[in-house]
Amino acid sequence: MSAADLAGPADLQLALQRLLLTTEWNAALSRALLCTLLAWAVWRCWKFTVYPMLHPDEPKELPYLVPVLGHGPAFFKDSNGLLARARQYFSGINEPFALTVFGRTFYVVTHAKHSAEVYKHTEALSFEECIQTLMRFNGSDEEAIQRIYSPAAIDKPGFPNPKGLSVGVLVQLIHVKQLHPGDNMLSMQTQARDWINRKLSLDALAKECKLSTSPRPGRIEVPLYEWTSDYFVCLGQHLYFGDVLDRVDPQYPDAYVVFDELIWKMLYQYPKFLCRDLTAPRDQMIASLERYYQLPPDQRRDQAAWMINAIEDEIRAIGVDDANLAIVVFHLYFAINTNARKTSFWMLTYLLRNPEYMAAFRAETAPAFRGNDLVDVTHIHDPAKCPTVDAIWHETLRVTGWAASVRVVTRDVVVGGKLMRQGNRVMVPHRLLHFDETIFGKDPASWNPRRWLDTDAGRKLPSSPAWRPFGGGRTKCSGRFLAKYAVTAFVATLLRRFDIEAVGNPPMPEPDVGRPVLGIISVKEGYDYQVAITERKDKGVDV
Ligand code: HEM
Repeated sequence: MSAADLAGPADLQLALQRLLLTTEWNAALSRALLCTLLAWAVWRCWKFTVYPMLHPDEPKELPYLVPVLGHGPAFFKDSNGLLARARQYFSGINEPFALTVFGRTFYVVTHAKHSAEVYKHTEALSFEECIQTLMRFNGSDEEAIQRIYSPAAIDKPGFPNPKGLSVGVLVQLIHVKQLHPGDNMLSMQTQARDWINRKLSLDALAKECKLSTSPRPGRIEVPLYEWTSDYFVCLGQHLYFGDVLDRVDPQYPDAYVVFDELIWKMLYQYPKFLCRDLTAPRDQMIASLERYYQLPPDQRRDQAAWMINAIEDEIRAIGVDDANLAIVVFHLYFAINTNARKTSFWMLTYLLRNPEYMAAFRAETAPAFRGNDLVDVTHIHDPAKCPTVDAIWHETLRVTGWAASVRVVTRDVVVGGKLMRQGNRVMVPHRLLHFDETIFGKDPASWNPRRWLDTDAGRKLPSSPAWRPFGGGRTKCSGRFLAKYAVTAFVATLLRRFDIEAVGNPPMPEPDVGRPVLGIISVKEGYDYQVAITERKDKGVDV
């Protein structure tokens, strides 16, 4: 008998055993798969068929396949794309719907009428809860948050508080007193005007702007997005802190721009170890603000805006320390700075591609100047005197406003006829409202200021509930007047003094649609472009 003959039955036995084992495995695997499939089918049937039938009063949910993920991946990739698809899916029903993102439920409100209801329910739909979430993310301690958001005494000294509101809510009212039309706002406008007059010259650009190059005398080139970012952050910082914060930390505006481009990680609440690139500049800025508040008052307060001092007084009076005060004020820093820098970029980008509007902008704003200096702070702001500028402002915000108002549901509430459950979030995506053809007319994706000018309906659009670049209700952006003034005054002065053109033939910059923002969309990396700025040759219309 050969060795092969001897091995034969043993091999056969082994092979049989393996086959058996494999068959058992396969059977077990098939059973597991079948059970999973069955469980999945039951879950899906319950979630998207039975539950909605039992609870017709709740918003219908956009179906998804994987329970833990929900629409998470699609939301992260392009939230506005997902929302547009969802609206299309529910197009027949004209009511709020629900989306699940990594286990968290958002109720999405896409109709202007229902969005007005969201802004009215200030108690049940809380903005303050959202701010507190940001404060925690940025390092505020619980005790400080409790102090800031507990009702304060009616008869306390300082900012009047007849309704016994919390200091957190008083901060919103202090903003309004500083930033709504009135003496405080006028003094800020004048300060902004003087700063722009001083800082917008070829000399100042060559000396102070590290981004500028000068290929020949009388011509400066800058990357537009980086430049408007740097310029507006420095302006915002100057309006709030004078030159003092700059002396404490000369790198503050640079750190801010790095932080601001990554702000989506904060909005998505990234775990710390995944967002060191965001937390490093943030920690630097908060530490610098703390050092600012440790300076003796006589070395900083007379240069600061009224509001910055008033907020400091309120926060200190309730026993909050410098570190937590710095975090509160850090949030005010990004409120003033995150959007104006981007709006000026997009506005100039559209004007460069639409020379007829650039000419109209120059002509309408000319009476605000004496020589090359901006003197009149009211003219540019006035829609009756500058209707095209006004329409350009509205249209630029309409197409680039990419934010959503988000509120936490603090108790069950009905919006748009649907019950919204405590603990979930409500979202009003501004972009979907702004791209509603039935309100803003044909071809909503194109930049066309005439839609605000040509018809009666168009001229009424600024008061439409579908027009929401600044959110709405009690927390509607208090900086909207200053934002319009600063952006249009900057563009007007630039156009008054200089010719500006794109270098080469850059493509239309693409918006960075995948990343959420607090207002205006960012530019996709790699789409910034150079512009050349030269002394103006043709002063025909305005001398
Ligand atoms: C084009 C520029 C701007 C846009 C598009 C914009 C947009 C917004 C949006 C969408 C909100 C949230 C409102 C809500 O959800 O109800 C907001 C809030 C706010 N914005 Fe603006 N903003 C701009 C400029 C500014 C400026 C220049 C300042 C300050 C000078 C500012 C200060 C604030 C403040 C303080 C809040 C919070 C309101 C509160 O707590 O009551 N914003 N802004």
